[in-house]
Amino acid sequence: MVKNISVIGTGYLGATHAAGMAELGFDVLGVDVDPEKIEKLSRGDLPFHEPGLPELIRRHVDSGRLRFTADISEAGDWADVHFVAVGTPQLPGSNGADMTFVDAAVTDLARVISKDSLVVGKSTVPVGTARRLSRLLAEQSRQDVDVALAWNPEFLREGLAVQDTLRPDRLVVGTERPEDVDTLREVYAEALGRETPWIATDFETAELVKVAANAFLATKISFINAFSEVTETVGGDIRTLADALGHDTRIGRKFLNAGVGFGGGCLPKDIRALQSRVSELGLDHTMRFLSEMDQINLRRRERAVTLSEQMLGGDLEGRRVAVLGVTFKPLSDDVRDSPGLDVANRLYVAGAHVAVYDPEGSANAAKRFPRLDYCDTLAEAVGSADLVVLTTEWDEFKALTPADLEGLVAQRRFLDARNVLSSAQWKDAGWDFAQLGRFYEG
Ligand SMILES: NC(=O)c1ccc[n+]([C@@H]2O[C@H](COP(=O)([O-])OP(=O)(O)OC[C@H]3O[C@@H](n4cnc5c(N)ncnc54)[C@H](O)[C@@H]3O)[C@@H](O)[C@H]2O)c1
Ligand SMILES: O=c1ccn([C@@H]2O[C@H](COP(=O)(O)OP(=O)(O)O[C@H]3O[C@H](CO)[C@@H](O)[C@H](O)[C@H]3O)[C@@H](O)[C@H]2O)c(=O)[nH]1
Repeated sequence: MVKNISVIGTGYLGATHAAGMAELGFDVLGVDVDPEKIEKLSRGDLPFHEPGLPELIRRHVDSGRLRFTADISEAGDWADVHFVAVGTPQLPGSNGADMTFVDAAVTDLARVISKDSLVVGKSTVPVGTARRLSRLLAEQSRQDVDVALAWNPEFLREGLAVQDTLRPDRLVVGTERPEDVDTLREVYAEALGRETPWIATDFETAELVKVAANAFLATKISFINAFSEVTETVGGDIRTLADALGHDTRIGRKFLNAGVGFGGGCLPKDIRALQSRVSELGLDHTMRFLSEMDQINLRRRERAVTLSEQMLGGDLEGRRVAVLGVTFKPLSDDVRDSPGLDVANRLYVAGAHVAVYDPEGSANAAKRFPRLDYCDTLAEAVGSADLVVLTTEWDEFKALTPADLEGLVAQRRFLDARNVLSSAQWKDAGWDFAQLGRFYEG
């Protein structure tokens, strides 16, 4: 019977998963090598922004059902199931995923496990990893305990992580033994009771479902953004095009929002890692289209900068630009590979004075690009601006009207790089207004 669960790695994924498991009624131990994170989580504080998660963590820390430690050996003789949720970031100077954290976590577990248990990988990994780690676990763990590996990829979205954890669209588990499927059915019994689709398969399929899903989502976004390049040249309305496409139920409207493109700690690095992995397998050509998707995506950031420059008469030097939004998406403080932050930095490098406002992301952004001018309020950021650029569609930016900025900006110039405002409203109020995906008259 599964009673105690450990979660190795308590970042965006692991902290959410740990709290989710506690909510399902298990006793949970979160383990991380970062003592600062552990100290905060142990107090019931969240080291990052995720709606609904602080309440969940605090409740279960207070009840004693959820604990955190920096000492993985505490999990060894205690947990029945160990989830591995450590990072797999892009390797510097290569497209491949850095597997050192996953390898270290599984090696550490093998060293400390002293009771029969199941190790379950949740991190996003190159296909073939689970089979390799299963061997590693068998070789390095004690011979008198029964330890096996399973792979259970995670599909949660930041900003919606709690609901995605508690009510997933589907559950995928890759195993080598039928009894490990039963163990995972027990862990996810509540979701299964709600008839959540359950896919029990082999390691390779489980690993590939994850990267295929992200590759598909990235492709959908780049697909509409490729059409943005066309409508920017010949005219046409990219939003109407997306709506009309989306009515075809075979296509669907989701992930067809044209703008400055995708970023974050997942989509960009996952499509690169997939290309790298298939190359290793001698299938270089198979995923070559993903390189094109990556390029289309990165060109959107460049376009936001060149359009800003065009709007400012061809020169950014000394001009004051307000950038609204530096997180890679709303409802998160995550600035990993953020299009908005990248655009802000490029504007700065081109000579502009860049004032940034983001409801949650400034502290993380300032660690990466300390020389941007981070403001506490939107009014402060847009004060005396020659151009305002909206790069992340936070609700408060989506609700902006020309009247809100009247009297604050130096020049009425606005670039909506997420396509969320009404162009007619801003143009009627006398603004020089542009959107990515639309022809700009100048
Ligand atoms: N963030 C998401 O929304 C999301 C969703 C699905 C899947 N994933 C995947 O989950 C994995 C984790 O992503 P993340 O965004 O949570 O990363 P993260 O960087 O926020 O968290 C990773 C954590 O692992 C810890 N860690 C590293 N090595 C460790 C070790 N040996 N033992 C214990 N802890 C260790 C780090 O200190 C860090 O706190 C990645 O593979 C990612 O692709 C992430
Ligand atoms: O129509 C759209 C939809 C999204 N985006 C951008 O795409 C990026 C990724 O968005 P989203 O997928 O919502 O965020 P993540 O939290 O990174 O989630 C993705 O990556 C996770 C980690 O692998 C997976 O678990 C999720 O299923 C997958 O959606 C963000 O920069 C968005 O602004 C667009 O530009 N247009």
